[in-house]
Amino acid sequence: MTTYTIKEEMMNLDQKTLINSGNTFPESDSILQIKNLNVWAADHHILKNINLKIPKNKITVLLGPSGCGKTTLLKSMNKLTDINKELKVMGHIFIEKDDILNTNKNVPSIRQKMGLLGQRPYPLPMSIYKNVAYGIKLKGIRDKKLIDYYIEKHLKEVGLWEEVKDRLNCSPTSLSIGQQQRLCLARGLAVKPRIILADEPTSALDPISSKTIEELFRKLKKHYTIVLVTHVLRQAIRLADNVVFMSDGKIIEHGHPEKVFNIPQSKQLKEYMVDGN
Ligand SMILES: Nc1ncnc2c1ncn2[C@@H]1O[C@H](COP(=O)(O)OP(=O)(O)OP(=O)(O)O)[C@@H](O)[C@H]1O
Repeated sequence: MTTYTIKEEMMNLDQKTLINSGNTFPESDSILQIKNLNVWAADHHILKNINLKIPKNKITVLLGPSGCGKTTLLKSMNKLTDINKELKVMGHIFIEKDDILNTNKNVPSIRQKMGLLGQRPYPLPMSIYKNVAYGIKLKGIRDKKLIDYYIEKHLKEVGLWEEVKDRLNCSPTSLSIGQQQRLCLARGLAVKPRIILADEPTSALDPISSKTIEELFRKLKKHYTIVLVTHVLRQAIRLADNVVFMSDGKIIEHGHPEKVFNIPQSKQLKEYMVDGN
């Protein structure tokens, strides 16, 4: 695999700048809107008045030093913060006009709009076939032919079909970690989410599997909106259409990568970029 220096990545970004210059994200193109979001754990103020719009069919990268609140922000987007009873969450998160923090709609139907991909793959303890079928059945599909059709479709969507079509009844433990990660993504896509929330999805993968996931994200954004947490600056430069740089629970800078990375305004981002991460 070719490895690039940060300087080379930035030169690629300059090329992107030439192509993208003048682009903005119109208000109507945001799929998720966060207003005045605050999260506390006892007296620790984890997220401090977050206001953010996530543009549709783009890759938004949440970037920042360890402990700045990236994962908490991602978890807030699909109400996973509910699981941590010690967290107090206040504010508004609108998805398709529903304020998910202040709605009577049931949480599973909200979560189905957002597929979650974690740092490590967690396939269910059942066959490769049944892992994807599980997601399809959550949508109420029971017809065997239709299930087979969707299994092939979603495994092709994540580039796994050719690798597993002859061993669909095997356990996912027979797959590499990178393949398991793509299987989990296929299971998530089977639920037909609008948004993919990915929390450092390549951190446990080797460079080639990481590159496969990155290429997949570039293709998937045609049909899905992706929010990606990373603290790998190079990955952010390679993938982001929209960057959100956080520090100490706050959004410090956000916008087009060419603006954010080429002309960093804040001391925090300048230092972060020098550190090279
Ligand atoms: N359930 C919780 N209870 C108490 N503190 C929490 C809880 N969840 C997160 N925190 C704290 O909130 C801060 C932000 O954590 P978070 O995991 O969101 O950061 P992060 O930017 O994703 O970090 P990393 O890059 O290291 O994963 C940290 O100080 C963390 O210890």
